Amino acid sequence: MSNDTTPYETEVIIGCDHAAYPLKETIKIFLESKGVKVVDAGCHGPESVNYPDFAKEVAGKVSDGTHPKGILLCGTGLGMSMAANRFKGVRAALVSDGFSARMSRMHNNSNILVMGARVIGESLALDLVRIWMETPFEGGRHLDRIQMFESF
Ligand SMILES: O=C(CO)[C@H](O)[C@H](O)[C@H](O)COP(=O)(O)O
Repeated sequence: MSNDTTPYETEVIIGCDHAAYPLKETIKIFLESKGVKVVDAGCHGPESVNYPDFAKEVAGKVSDGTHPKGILLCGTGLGMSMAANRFKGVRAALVSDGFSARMSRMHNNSNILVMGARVIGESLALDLVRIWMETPFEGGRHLDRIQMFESF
């Protein structure tokens, strides 16, 4: 893992299930307006789907280095974060407040942001995306700690 402190990635892969499809579309528009290239891994409509399929697509491509960062959305964010964190090198952070979004970057170098569309509203979600995208990793002792659990 690199000690990367780049504050704003230019590319993000995003995925969701049916519970968060409208929120994904809103976040895409928001990120694209900031000049971020958004790779949409689906889902592509409100019909019921299975969140592990989309967690696998997004976390797999962050894990193998295809994309530097990802965003995963479902009803609570719980299933997506559980599934994503099974992938090597993935540090998926389920957040619903600004402090945690910031700290997940500063101290944990989170590379996937997870949110629950049935938990938080659209405006808070966009705020969390902005904070998460703008906050760099601090490195130092936090990198040492991440390395301690990377091989678990
Ligand atoms: O976290 C989740 C799965 O653990 C999500 O909340 C899903 O979006 C949710 O389980 C979907 O539920 P539904 O009743 O099938 O819409």
